[in-house]
Amino acid sequence: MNELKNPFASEEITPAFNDEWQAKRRVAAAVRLLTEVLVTSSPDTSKMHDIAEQLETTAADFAASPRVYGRLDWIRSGEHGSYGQVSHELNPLAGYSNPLAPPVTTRIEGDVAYGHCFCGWAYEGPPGSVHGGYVAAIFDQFMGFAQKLGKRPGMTGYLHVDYHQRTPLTTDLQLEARITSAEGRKTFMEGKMYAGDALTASCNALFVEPRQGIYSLEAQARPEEVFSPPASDRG
Ligand SMILES: CCCCCCCCCCCCCC(=O)SCCNC(=O)CCNC(=O)[C@H](O)C(C)(C)COP(=O)(O)OP(=O)(O)OC[C@H]1O[C@@H](n2cnc3c(N)ncnc32)[C@H](O)[C@@H]1OP(=O)(O)O
Repeated sequence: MNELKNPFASEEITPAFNDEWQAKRRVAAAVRLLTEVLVTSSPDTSKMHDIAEQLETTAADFAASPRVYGRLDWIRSGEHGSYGQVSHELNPLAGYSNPLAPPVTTRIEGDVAYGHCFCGWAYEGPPGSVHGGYVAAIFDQFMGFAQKLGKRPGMTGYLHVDYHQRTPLTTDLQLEARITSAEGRKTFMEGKMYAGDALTASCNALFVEPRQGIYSLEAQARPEEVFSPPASDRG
């Protein structure tokens, strides 16, 4: 898959496509830091109201700039990079410019995909542990990218997660995935998550290539273009 066409989100950290994304990565890092501080600090109440006011002003200022909704709109102008490059920035698990993303990074070596991820206190489920829903989300992202190991990338059909022991917060989590078999449009994979030597979770996943191939999702994501009647037929 050529890099510009690659629809998946992330190799190891690569430079931002341009200065705009570089600046957005910096904003995202500041918002991640803010989130971590928010869930781990206890300033007095009036200070928190002051902080909220400052942040509301900042958000309103940001929102006054041109808005772009969705990756397909980001790529339409041709100025913000390809689908893969925009995903690399905005993916909710792996995007460096999306503060929701821990982020999960991935690399391919031979027939194995490796990745890692670090979850701070905002991801706490059971005490001191990563919330199980985030463990599953991290796997979905990582396994989705690891499909690069195969020939027919698709959508997650199922993702079965086994939680062997708690997944610790503030720890470098190592990920590993392999294809176990492939049949027509179906790719079966297994994945593992480690904290040091401890296997905290593992998963089995099925990815199914859409009948018209993965790029057919682009047309499905633009219902207004597929279903809108021509202007002359309206009203
Ligand atoms: C600009 C370019 C855009 C590029 C976009 C890049 C996006 C990157 C995406 C990255 C993703 C990142 C990760 C994400 O976040 S992906 C997001 C989460 N996943 C989804 O939203 C997927 C929603 N589901 C679907 O779209 C469809 O159901 C799919 C496509 C999965 C299958 O619908 P399709 O109509 O094709 O299915 P079929 O009925 O012809 O079945 C075909 C075969 O598959 C077998 N089967 C199916 N389901 C299951 C199941 N649950 N258990 C066991 N088996 C199952 C079925 O038995 C049959 O087998 P066989 O009888 O042939 O042996």
